[in-house]
Amino acid sequence: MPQHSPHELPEGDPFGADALPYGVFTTPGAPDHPRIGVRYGAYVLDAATATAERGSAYADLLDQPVLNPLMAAGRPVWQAVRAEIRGMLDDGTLPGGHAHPLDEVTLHLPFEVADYVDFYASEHHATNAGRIFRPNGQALPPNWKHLPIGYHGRAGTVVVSGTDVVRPQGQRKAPDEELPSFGPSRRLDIEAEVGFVVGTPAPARTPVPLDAFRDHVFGVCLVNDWSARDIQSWEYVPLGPFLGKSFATSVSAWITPLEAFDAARVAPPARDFPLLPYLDDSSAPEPGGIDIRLEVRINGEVVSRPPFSAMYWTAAQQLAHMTVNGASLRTGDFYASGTVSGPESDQLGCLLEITAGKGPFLADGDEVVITAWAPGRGGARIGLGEVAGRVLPAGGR
Ligand SMILES: O=C(O)/C=C/C(=O)CC(=O)CC(=O)O
Ligand SMILES: [Ca+2]
Ligand SMILES: [Mg+2]
Repeated sequence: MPQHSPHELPEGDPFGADALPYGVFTTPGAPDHPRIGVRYGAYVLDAATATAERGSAYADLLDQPVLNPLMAAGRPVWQAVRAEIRGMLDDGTLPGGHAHPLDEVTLHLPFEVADYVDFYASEHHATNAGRIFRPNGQALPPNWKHLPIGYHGRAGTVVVSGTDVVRPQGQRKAPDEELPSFGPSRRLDIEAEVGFVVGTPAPARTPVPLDAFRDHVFGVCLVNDWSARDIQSWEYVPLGPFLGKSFATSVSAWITPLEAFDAARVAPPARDFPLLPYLDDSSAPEPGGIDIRLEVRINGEVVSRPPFSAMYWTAAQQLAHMTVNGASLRTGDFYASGTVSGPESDQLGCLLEITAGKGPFLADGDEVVITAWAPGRGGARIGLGEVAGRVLPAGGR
């Protein structure tokens, strides 16, 4: 049981009134009634019942098993709902009985995933991975600094934090083996990433310009893009990642509104080439980077602290690129940044890089937990929660 009441936030708690991430939860008393909650300290505020009791116009949007209807309602509604919830916390008018201790609820996948795209936006990661996968080639491909490279992932296997991940099976062929064999992956890895969840859709042939990013992106989450390196390295030429990554992608249970990161905006790294106009953010009114500090733990031990501020490509550029060909955007579209790695040896976002391609990779039973926070106003922290998962042995159910 948390020690404090919902109104007394402990000093320095990263889930204060400037964070207020959304999730979907159930209580043991009502397991068939998933609904939207907002994290505050070590509590989940029942946004559905609290707003209903106040006769709020948004109560129906919040009494939903997924965030998608709220996400589709658009930015003015996102702002109004956030203001209403902050108001309840600020003036102490949160109706009683609507806060549940976090450890007494079950958290669910918070949104229905439409399409899922994974980018490759860290220059450090792309360089390191390039050297390991393609030792005889160029570390960075020639297009890398001209467009944010990505691939379409598998939306149906996105799972919420806490879901066990069964070791995938597939074709593997090490460079020194003549023929492929079938079996459990021997090089199962993690990728620490930051994800962006689309709220407002866009029709076909209406590319989303850089300055419309805030109108479309509802919020931010943590991602672990589990990767079977042996399956991946054999299958990926020439069409890119496929079964080596599609077995599971874990996301945090909390989606933090984009606006919570206003105090964490930072300039992205200097660009080495002038960018085509649809990607050129050199005169953008606000810096496109976000200072999110990740921490990766395996079995409780910190193995890395990757800095999201070091990413070459921004989330706004990724969205602009994803729609520039005329592709439409749907509520629930979800895109991940790509592995977050920084320049230092303790800032690498996957075991492939941490172990220079040699391993060890994940063992059965290993538990991976990725957490993160960003600077908020006045020295406060904005918590992103965690994305956690345990590796189970390959095989049947
Ligand atoms: O360099 C490669 O061939 C592959 C790299 C990755 O596996 C990374 C990927 O999924 C994109 C990313 O997370 O940055
Ligand atoms: Ca990835
Ligand atoms: Mg994945």
